[in-house]
Amino acid sequence: MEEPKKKFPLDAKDYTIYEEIGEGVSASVYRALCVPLNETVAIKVLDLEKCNNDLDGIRREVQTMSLINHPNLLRAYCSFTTGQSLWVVTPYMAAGSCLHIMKSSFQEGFEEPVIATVLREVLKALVYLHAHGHIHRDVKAGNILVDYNGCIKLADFGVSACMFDTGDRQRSRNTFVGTPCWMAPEVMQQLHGYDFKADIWSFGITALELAHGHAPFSKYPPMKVLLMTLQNAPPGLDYERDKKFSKSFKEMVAACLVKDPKKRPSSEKLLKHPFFKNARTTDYLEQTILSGLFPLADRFRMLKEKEAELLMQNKELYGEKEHLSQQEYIRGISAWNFNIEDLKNQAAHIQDYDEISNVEDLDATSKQLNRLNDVGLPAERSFSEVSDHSDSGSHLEDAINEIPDLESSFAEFPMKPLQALKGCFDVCKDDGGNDNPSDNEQQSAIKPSVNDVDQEAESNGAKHFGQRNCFRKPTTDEPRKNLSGSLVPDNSFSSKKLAGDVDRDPLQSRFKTQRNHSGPLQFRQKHNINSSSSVEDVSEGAVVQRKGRFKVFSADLNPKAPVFNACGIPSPPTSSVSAPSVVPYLQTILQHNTMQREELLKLMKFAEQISANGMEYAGSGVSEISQISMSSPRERELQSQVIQLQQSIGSVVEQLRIIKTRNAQLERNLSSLKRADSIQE
Ligand SMILES: Nc1ncnc2c1ncn2[C@@H]1O[C@H](COP(=O)(O)OP(=O)(O)OP(=O)(O)O)[C@@H](O)[C@H]1O
Repeated sequence: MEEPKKKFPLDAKDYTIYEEIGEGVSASVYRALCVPLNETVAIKVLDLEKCNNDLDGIRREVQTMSLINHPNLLRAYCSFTTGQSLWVVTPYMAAGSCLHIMKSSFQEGFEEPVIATVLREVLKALVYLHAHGHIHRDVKAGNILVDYNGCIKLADFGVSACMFDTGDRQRSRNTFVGTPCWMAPEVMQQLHGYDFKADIWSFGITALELAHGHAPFSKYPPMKVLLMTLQNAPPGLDYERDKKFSKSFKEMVAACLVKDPKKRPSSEKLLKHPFFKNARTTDYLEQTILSGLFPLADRFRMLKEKEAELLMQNKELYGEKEHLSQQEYIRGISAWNFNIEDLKNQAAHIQDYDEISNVEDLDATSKQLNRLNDVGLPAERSFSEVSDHSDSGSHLEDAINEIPDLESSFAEFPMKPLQALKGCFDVCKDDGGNDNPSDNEQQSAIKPSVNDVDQEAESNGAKHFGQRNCFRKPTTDEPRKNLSGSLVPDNSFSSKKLAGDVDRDPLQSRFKTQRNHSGPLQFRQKHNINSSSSVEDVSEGAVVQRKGRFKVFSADLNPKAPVFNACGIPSPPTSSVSAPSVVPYLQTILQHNTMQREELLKLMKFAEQISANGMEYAGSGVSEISQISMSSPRERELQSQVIQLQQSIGSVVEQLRIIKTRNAQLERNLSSLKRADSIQE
């Protein structure tokens, strides 16, 4: 059904601005009243000074937005400039975005019929857009808006695409979650361009977001997300973890999340997928996910407070320097434009969760991870703090230098996406860390002034927190000021204020997990290990011997293959050597070599963690440890463990050296045998 065509005034004076209901990278969104039409609207306020685009370019985009005519797309009623801001007037979607609904009440995601219902509406919008030659480019739960009656509209078309290519976005305040999680691999790579199939990928990611309460990889910094999207198998619904979801849902997601865009279905085809037979009418959403929600502005304010609280906690725990990177992390960097320097900085913090390669390691660190996660620190950052010690002994450093660095594969890999991103996204030179003082100025610059009505609303705010069901159809003869508080000054989100604000306590307990960290790191890693094992199983043949994580396959059962000695190191061949017989021998040695390296890394990591305690007493030298008088038996025990570990590391390094020498010798033998063979032939 078409929305009624009314003539909305183009003068700011004709609008009464109420409270803030949303915040994006480049804009703040307010509930407002269009006075002459007596209609509640949403106004998105973009600060043009923050955008390098010319005004005409932005205007053109907004015009496109106003030409959109589909019930599932948020169209612009009108737009105009006032001062340095552009105001885009749109229908007010009383329940806010699906992301906000999940953050407040469905942290673990929605039930399948809800997901099917929401996604079918979104897909209808995409069919319309694609048929008209548009790519949305920013499909995600944060852009799926829900009205008081369950009506769904996809937002952020046009303006987002335009605005996202402009500068200074990273300096603006950001939404709670915003990483390249939704971005299709071909968009990241920018090798052959991309088309509307990029929206299908984002749609698949959004389906997972609605199912779990967060997008896959959402806890990782943007650079890591890029790497994981490009390197890993596509994410999907897991057979074990997602038992509650139907086969058709899993298949639908899998169809969208195919790396090759050509193999993804079109939006039109996808709409015919059996999964969407589960979809209900939108009033089903009103009964299921909307009943009992707090007013949008209250939810928005509470989420902001929670975000500020989280940042504050981390600041207290980790100090100013760490706090800044945490702040960047928690705020995230939005999907379609991110700053290369930001990414590099974040990449510098990523180091070791890929190295945690077996269950024992995970167990050893899980306590520390859990402890840190309790205060909301992202898991991978927590781990790097746990393991980031630089005081290995010199012989160990030598050994490390010889071992192919696991990080190097990571360090090399980003070059391609980074270069690609430089071409595609905004690259800002200024990456000054702190935005706090200027943010306030910027914020006040773009915010419309708060009128008297809002101040009154603020004073009423607390008592209206108790109103649970806010989704009656908005009446047009009164502003909805009494449903929610007013604009909250930026500096009001302090932990101090929270502590003193007794009225909010019961509400805040509902938001305990608003930064959703479900889908724990430990699980994923264990899972990955399993899945990588299964890949090996199919590709390499039957396993006949296990060495920890390592496996010897049936191909190794060659009479001429090496025999393992007591230490698990292959003994040299005793009979005459021929080129073909040496090959499996070499393979086995190489395998062992790898295994030893992994063991060595594990041991070193473990030793570093333990010695971190000891270093408080012993400074940097392990040899000094024994000279320090330890106050408790536990400390003494730990110190002796450290020493033992250092000794075993020393012997492992020695073994490694021997194997390497032997390896080199064998390689030389092999090449001379090959030469001899070819001469004979
Ligand atoms: N018409 C509306 N009615 C209700 N809420 C809205 C409306 N428009 C936007 N919002 C809220 O404001 C938030 C930010 O708006 P929007 O996505 O348009 O800004 P943005 O700068 O483009 O953000 P981002 O870059 O994060 O996508 C939305 O996620 C939503 O919660």
